[in-house]
Amino acid sequence: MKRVYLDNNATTKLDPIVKVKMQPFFEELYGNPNSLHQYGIEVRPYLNEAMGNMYDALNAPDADDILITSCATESNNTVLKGVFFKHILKNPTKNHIIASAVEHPSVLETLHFLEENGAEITFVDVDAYGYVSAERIAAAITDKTILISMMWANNETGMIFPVAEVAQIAKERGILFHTDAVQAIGKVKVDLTATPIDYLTFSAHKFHGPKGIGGLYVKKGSELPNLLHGGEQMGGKRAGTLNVAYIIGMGLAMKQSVGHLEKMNSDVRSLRDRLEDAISQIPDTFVVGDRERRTPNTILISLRGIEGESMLWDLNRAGIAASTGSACASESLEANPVMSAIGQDPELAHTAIRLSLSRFTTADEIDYVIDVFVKAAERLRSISSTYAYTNEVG
Ligand SMILES: Cc1ncc(COP(=O)(O)O)c(CN[C@@H](CS)C(=O)O)c1O
Repeated sequence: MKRVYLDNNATTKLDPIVKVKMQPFFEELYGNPNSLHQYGIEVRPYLNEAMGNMYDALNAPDADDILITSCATESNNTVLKGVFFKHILKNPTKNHIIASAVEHPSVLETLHFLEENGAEITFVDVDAYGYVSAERIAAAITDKTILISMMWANNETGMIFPVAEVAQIAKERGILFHTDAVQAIGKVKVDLTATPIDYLTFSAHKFHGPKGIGGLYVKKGSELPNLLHGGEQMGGKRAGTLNVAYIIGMGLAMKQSVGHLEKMNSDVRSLRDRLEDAISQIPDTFVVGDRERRTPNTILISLRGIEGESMLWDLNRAGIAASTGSACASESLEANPVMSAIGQDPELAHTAIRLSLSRFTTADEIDYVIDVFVKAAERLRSISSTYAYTNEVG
């Protein structure tokens, strides 16, 4: 049985080149970079190289900060709770935060927590394509708005949001702007010199780096209080001994992924389109969002009459890994939240399947998935007690 991994929006495999680069830091180069002796000093040049890789990949000005965190969840919490402590607690007249209604739970749940503690939050709905327009975000601005938080690309649909426009609106209105770029880096061009972003969050395991390491870009002048206090690491802006091997892995992985942007938007996109064209031929299917505004690797498709979990089980038995939506919500048998947010009827919202490719996906794998997916749909509909082909129903 083949094994085909099509859940790259959940996590990706470690780039083999990155694994080789990380190896020595699990062996002889184990010093603490904050130590003053040779064991600590000898790892610093490698850390500087890794940080340089990230500044270059994001075209981030040297004057700005990139803080290392444990994951994007920590980075998102750092931004939202930092704005609350620095601005909202001190000036309740500026206590309003705007976010899209389809942010990742690490944003949504943090905002709900801040709401319980006095912040005013506006969650802006998406349209039927799963897209949130700059106009809708701008319409939510009041004289109390202190922060706009809008992801660069959605993890379930792949829809790419209007970051450049919203960043410009925020700058003109004197409002801080945060974007969760976890699903954007390595898929779309991210340029922190061209776009006036105050805070940008990312996670290495989304672009073929190790799990358990992430980052937070902070524009000079937009500094926030620490989420974690303690030692002098990261200039005292994020305490905790640096995970040297993982930082080096994240730096190289980001350089590699941004270096493969062209391949992601040509070869990988072609494979995604081939898969999408084939499975869209199945009757009564619905793909969320238009391709031109989606990340090149993602498909969110609903098949009327087929529970998402049932389809996943059939795919899994054939060695194919996919998801019904974000991994952090996969245990829940609730309707896919994004499908609900775009106004899909509840019955359809339970049938969503997310397929997300990577630069390591091959044409043979896609041909195999097409064959299995079509046969699974036929099998599951043939045993469905509620489904009849709509074109057969008079
Ligand atoms: C847009 C976005 N923002 C934050 C995160 C969290 O990343 P962590 O490094 O796990 O903390 C994720 C991770 N989304 C995975 C797991 S829930 C998915 O299956 O969609 C994300 O997609």
